[in-house]
Amino acid sequence: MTATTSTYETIIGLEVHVEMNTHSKIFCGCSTEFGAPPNTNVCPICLGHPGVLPVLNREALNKAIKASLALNCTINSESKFDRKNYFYPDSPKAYQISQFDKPVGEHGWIEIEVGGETKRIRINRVHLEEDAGKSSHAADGSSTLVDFNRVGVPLIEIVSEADIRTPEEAKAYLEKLKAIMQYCEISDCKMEEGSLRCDANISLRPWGREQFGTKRELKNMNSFSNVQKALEYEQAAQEAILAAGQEIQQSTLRWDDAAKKTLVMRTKEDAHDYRYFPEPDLVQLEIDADWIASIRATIPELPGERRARYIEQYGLPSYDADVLTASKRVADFFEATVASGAEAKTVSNWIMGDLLAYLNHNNLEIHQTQITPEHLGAMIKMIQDGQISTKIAKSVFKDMLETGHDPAVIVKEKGLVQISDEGAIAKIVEEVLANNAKSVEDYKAGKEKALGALVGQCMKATKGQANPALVNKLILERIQG
Ligand SMILES: Nc1ncnc2c1ncn2[C@@H]1O[C@H](COP(=O)(O)OP(=O)(O)OP(=O)(O)O)[C@@H](O)[C@H]1O
Ligand SMILES: [Mg+2]
Ligand SMILES: [Mg+2]
Repeated sequence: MTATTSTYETIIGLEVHVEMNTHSKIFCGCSTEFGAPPNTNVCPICLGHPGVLPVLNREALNKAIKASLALNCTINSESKFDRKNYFYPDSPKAYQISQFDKPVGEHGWIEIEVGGETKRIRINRVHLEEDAGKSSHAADGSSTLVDFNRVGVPLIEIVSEADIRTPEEAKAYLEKLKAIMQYCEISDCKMEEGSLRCDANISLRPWGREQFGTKRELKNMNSFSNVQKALEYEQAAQEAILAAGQEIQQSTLRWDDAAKKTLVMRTKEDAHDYRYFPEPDLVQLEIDADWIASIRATIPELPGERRARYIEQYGLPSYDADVLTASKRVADFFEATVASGAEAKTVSNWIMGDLLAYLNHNNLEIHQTQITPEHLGAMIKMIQDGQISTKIAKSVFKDMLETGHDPAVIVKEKGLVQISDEGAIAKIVEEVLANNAKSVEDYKAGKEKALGALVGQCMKATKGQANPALVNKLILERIQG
């Protein structure tokens, strides 16, 4: 748990930058491909040469509208671009084309689930802007290299209201945001590739006070868990400053992942220092109701709706529904498996248990494995029909993930078929009982646990292939009979 401090209430607002998955950049035709050799996806427009003119990529605008709608925002019928002026080597024009007072979307919200409760977090705005380049600093500090491939990749910035109250809620908010973006095919939201970045603003205030305290902004977190950790660290740090009778300075801090702490980068200049002014090279956008309706029609069932449907339609616990719908691919896989005839909760257990554990451990996504919904459905049926034990199924499952083979083929090739022949099992039971007289006595004397030991011995003797229910039955018949 990440309970807030006792003396102060924690206030958090997140700024999230999402790189959209358009093929070309926002104001020129250069490719947005990730991982190309440095400075190859560039042209005079994104490099800001004199005399060139930007032209808006309609697909980027459409995706920004789609994202805004999915976040329950109102779409501004008039929207415009502004120049945000700052000098930094990663910005060849020395300004960023962004949106200041007329963003694409405003006044939205999303719902998060934390500790079994649903909470609404308001979204202040969603605006379109271009990404900056990427600087790489030499470890010894002697030089910095700049790659402009990322300059002009379309971004949306999603700014939350300061409605988040704990680091745990911040993580839940990010997970929900990522799921919504993935469902809408706006972005893959890979934090490690920088396609989702989060700046976390945090302040403390005495319980009961309405006015917010001075905030500090945290940057450089490379995973959702690290956002949570950085906020937990910062929460404690601010409390210590306040407890010592000192004031919080408005500032920007960097999360140092190796040291697991935040370090002050700079005391923050005011937003007005950017001297925003309207971008003279781009026309004002007019987005009418028909346009908005045509984009709204492309929004699929969103994670929150799907979650509710899973509880209703499949009778799943809300926890299962939450976990399954966090990724659209996983949710689609779940539904396809159920559609193949398997029972929903059993499918959910396999996905939440063995499947997600495997994906997390190998840092893979489901489509990067070989398993198909039909094969999982067939494997579950084999367990129900007594052809394989649950224990054997675990190894079959792993095999299916890695080879994509039919479970029946795996079972046959590896000789894993469950032994359900009474005669064969009876023989093994006789042997085990003869060799474990002590356990038999124990059981007769009332030690129920001894039965488990005897069943275990029989399973061991058959390398897990004996039908456990049958083993149980035969042992009891012999001991009691
Ligand atoms: N006192 C506060 N404590 C915690 N969060 C706050 C506080 N005041 C504002 N916030 C949050 O800080 C964020 C401010 O983001 P916004 O993009 O509006 O401004 P900015 O950080 O000044 O601009 P920039 O995009 O240039 O970094 C919002 O998410 C807002 O909810
Ligand atoms: Mg911002
Ligand atoms: Mg900011």
